[in-house]
Amino acid sequence: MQDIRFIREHPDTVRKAIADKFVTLDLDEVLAADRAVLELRQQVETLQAERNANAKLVPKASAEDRPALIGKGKELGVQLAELEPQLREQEEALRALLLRVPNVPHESAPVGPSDDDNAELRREGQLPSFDFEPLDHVDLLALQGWSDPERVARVSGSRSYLLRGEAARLELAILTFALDFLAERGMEPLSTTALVRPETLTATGHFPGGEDQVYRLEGEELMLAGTSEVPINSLYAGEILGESDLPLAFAGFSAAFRSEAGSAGRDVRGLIRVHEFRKVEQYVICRPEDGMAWFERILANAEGILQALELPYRVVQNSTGDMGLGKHLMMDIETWVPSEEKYRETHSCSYLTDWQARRTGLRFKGADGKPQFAHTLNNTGIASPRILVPFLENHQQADGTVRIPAALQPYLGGKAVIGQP
Ligand SMILES: Nc1ncnc2c1ncn2[C@@H]1O[C@H](COS(=O)(=O)NC(=O)[C@@H](N)CO)[C@@H](O)[C@H]1O
Repeated sequence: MQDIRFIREHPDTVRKAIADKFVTLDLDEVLAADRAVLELRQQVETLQAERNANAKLVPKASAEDRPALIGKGKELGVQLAELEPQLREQEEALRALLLRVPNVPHESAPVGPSDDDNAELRREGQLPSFDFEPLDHVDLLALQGWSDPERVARVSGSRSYLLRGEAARLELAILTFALDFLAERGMEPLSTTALVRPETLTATGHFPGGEDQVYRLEGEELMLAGTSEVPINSLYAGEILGESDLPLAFAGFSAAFRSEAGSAGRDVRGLIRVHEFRKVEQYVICRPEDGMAWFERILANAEGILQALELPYRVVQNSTGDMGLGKHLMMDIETWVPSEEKYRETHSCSYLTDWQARRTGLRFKGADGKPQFAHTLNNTGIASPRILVPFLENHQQADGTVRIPAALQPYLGGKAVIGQP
């Protein structure tokens, strides 16, 4: 959410952000709602001052003057009783509009409506060259008896998954490795819930707009978050932290749930796009001046994990139309999937300046002692089972076994290979 004072002082900058992010929002409507609130608030405050001043006169007034003063106080009270609800209504209308005002994109973001306009920044790692006919991850899992798609579909329907045997251990090994990798780099491990209250999804910016992506529990106000960014972002909601409490940097592990509404027909085969997955999430609350350095750091962390897993990838910068409402700067990491001969998104790194913090009420006391909004960032550490797609396909061997990179071997009992030849 933007600061209303910023919108008043820089309407053209905000108008450009609305246009560049292809957001449907009339900034004039926001500015009109703001003026309506200011006028009403002025009236209410004047009446309140009058009523307070009048109330002070009553005890000192003569017997003959008192009735008139008491009558005036009642009259002022009637006017306030009418205006105060109107003011609250106007303030709610303004807040609903402000929640839809986009963050200003970084000047380096490619301007365009979709991910087709994302810019490739660099590629890392050697693409595999197989001297045998490689399998895709679905066939590899089936070959090794590591999956059971028919049975799990009977239990959970489409976009479900189940890993058996060494593949189940591989998933936990990769998740634990990622958590350790981040903990060794100063991120506090968290094992978090996915059950959240609706306001936490408004706080991150998933709502309004992303309601159809979220599973709700019938008869409960609780919902299932699609990323531990949601519970972690609201952990400190409403608090005023000390400057020395920052940065708060977390490696949050949780299940993640997504309806994938609107993705019908996309990635229906295999592990790329499922309704429930597990993710280790990097989440940072920092001082404004530290934001860009943290963006580089959490991006480098994710690259370090992929390099340790010996997976080839590329880094792209998201376009203004692809980055979404709250992002100031966003880069995706896409990892090579041999069976598709394409890079597929496995990580998404975002810097939201104070846009999320303002919605969440994340503040800290700066050197001047005045509360100010913190800045927030997030990036994927690792998300499974999606990462298993490039992992299994890139590391498959001619005999159908899968090579385990050295960094991961300690997490799999020292094995350098899994699967039966
Ligand atoms: N339906 C899904 N199935 C499997 N993996 C998914 C699914 N949706 C997202 N992911 C994985 O989760 C990663 C992060 O998802 S994201 O929406 O792009 N970004 C976030 O959730 C941010 N909080 C950063 O992690 C994706 O890059 C992908 O690797």
